[in-house]
Amino acid sequence: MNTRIESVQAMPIYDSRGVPTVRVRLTLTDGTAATASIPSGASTGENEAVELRDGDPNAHGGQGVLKAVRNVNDVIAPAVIGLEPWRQGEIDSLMIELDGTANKEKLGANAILGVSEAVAVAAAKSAGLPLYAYLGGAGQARLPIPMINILNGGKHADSSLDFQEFMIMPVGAPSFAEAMRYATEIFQALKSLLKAKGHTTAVGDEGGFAPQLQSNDEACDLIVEAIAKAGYEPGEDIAIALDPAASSFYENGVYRLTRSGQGDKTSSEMTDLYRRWIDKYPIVSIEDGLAENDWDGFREHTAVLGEKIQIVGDDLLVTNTRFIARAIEEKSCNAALIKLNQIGTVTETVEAVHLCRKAGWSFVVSHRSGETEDTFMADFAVAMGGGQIKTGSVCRSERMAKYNRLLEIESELGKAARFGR
Ligand SMILES: C=C(OP(=O)(O)O)C(=O)O
Ligand SMILES: [Mg+2]
Repeated sequence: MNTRIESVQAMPIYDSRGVPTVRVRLTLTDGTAATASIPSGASTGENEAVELRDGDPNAHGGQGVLKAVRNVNDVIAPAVIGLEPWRQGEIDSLMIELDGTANKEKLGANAILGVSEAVAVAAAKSAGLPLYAYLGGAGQARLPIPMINILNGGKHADSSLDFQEFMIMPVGAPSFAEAMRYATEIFQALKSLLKAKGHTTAVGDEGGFAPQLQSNDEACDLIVEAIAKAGYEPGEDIAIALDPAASSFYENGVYRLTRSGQGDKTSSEMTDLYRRWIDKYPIVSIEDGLAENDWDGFREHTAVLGEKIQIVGDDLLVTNTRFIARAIEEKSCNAALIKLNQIGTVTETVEAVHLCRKAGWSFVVSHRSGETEDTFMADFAVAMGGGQIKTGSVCRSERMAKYNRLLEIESELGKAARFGR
């Protein structure tokens, strides 16, 4: 128990879009070494903790992270060196105090989370525990059903799709390994369908295909066709989950479905479109179906759809207990997307998960569109035990790193492995 943090050092690395991001390396006095690499979003919520960049933080791409790296090396490291690594809550509180702002804009959520995760990884290693066991304690471990992204649009691809993510969920699979088999077979079936129909099989930022289709509806039609082509039953074996990321096409109070040519819609008309889709397609979850500031719209949206499907808040909630509490009170959603870098410490992310549980909400642990090979979030998802993860497609290694880590955890747990919601 006398092990202490010995060194903390950050460096710039590159994410899956070739944009600089932060990696932190931390060592303990017992010789343990750990690293954490921080991802980066493109369709970011305006209330997210600040990802500190050297240039304009709103200009995505090409902006350095040297300020965040310096903040780790010059400000955070001297404050945490000498502390015991298992004191996660105290270390996270200390960094929040050092920053002193409501949204971590001084030191940067990328700097703070890098240290927060590296501390947890080191503490787990030093204790001789797998990360998921260290983070989750006794009895919670549960392998998640993956939401696997197979068609990309919005800010993640210049396809014809207004909606950012069309995902499949192997809800009928008996294990995580089987879920991956179902999903990869459907991904290959979709690829051959797209080819046969003369579409490109190029992929977007999260590895889903990015074709030029006639409409957003055609995307759902193609997915249902691919599920059947691979030999699965739509709705039974495989369901559909959507992340329209509607903040990205909301302008002056109107939802503009310009790419697909489906015109302008009010929030009620968007909810009505989803209602018709739910009747037509096996959709079980919609994330950010409306925009982040459309709180009134979300109340109606959840009143109309929330009995039938999971309504997930991402940009609306930004993994922040303040917004989650408001949404619980106003019945704006019935689930939260959980992204560690939206809030910026491991402790605050766990608090967001606890609040969801207390309200009887479900939650989905999520990657970002700009990712690294880091697999922290896979262990985190198992530890939190919510039974759902969203980490992209099955053809890009920064996404596969998470899926492959989950396969490893399932095999390590053997008969003790629990799977799904
Ligand atoms: C993963 C997402 O995208 P990004 O990381 O670009 O916010 C999302 O919107 O859920
Ligand atoms: Mg989202």
